[in-house]
Amino acid sequence: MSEPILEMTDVSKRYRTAGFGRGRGGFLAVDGVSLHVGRGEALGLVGESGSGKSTLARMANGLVVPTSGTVRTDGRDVARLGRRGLRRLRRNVAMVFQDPLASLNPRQTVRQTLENVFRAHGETTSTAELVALLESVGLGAHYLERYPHEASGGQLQRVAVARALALKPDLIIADEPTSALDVSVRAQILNLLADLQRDQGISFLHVSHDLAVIRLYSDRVAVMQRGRVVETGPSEEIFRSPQHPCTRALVEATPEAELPARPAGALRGADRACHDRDHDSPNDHPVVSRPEAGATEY
Ligand SMILES: Nc1ncnc2c1ncn2[C@@H]1O[C@H](COP(=O)(O)OP(=O)(O)OP(=O)(O)O)[C@@H](O)[C@H]1O
Repeated sequence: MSEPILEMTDVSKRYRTAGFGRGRGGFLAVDGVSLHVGRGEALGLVGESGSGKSTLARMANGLVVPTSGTVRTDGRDVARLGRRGLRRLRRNVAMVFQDPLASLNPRQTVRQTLENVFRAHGETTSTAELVALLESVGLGAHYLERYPHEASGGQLQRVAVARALALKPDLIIADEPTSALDVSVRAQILNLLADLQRDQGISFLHVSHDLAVIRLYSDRVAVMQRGRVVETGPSEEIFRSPQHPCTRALVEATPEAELPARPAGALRGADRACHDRDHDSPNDHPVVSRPEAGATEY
């Protein structure tokens, strides 16, 4: 198996901010997490609100600096990157955020938004290239001259995906990319991301609190609870036989239509298993890790 596009080893993040439930040492938002994303793979990161998903995702592309541990993208240690290395990291690892309206400059047309991405990396682009970029996310050429307020949420998220694709990244980190959108357009955006993975071989780290979404659009799943990854494995297997109480609680919370049959009452009492508590308290259930069939464990 080739080197993973993203490899995180024993990564922790302690925020120094004081506040409710936060000791003098700050708050341990991510606690010794190791995971990897293989080339062309979609890894789903799922967990309750506050479990540390976004912090982990932001450490993956250098937006948040880990307190300890190692993050490697494309085989390179992010902590050791100089300015040029960081620029290359930004090219190779793109992000799509939750709220497209908040992530796009309201004073810039779509053309300006996309041109700025190329300019920031010392490149020029043509209208034909921009049109091709928009077409790759299912938008017509006329969107180039539109401002964010002239487009719907779904169209804006397509623009945000086009912006992420502009520099041909190897990995896209999508942090709750559909949770700010109408239910009717969520599947369209998720299908777009799945098409990009299939057709362009782009790897994905897909962050969501919704296991139904993760199940449909990820090859593998990592479940987070209180800053730790408590279970990993292939999506279908995680769904079919969740082992950790937190995973069971998430499966239980997923709409019935999405669930395979399972023994009645088997999951009773698991509903609170995932709820956020003080991250510094020890987890009382062993981590569940299933090796992928025929794959090397990193
Ligand atoms: N910049 C920060 N300073 C201090 N604490 C932070 C900061 N960012 C996040 N946190 C805290 O770290 C914990 C994990 O936050 P994070 O956003 O990573 O979780 P999450 O699983 O993505 O949650 P959500 O789904 O609600 O976004 C939370 O308790 C949050 O309040």
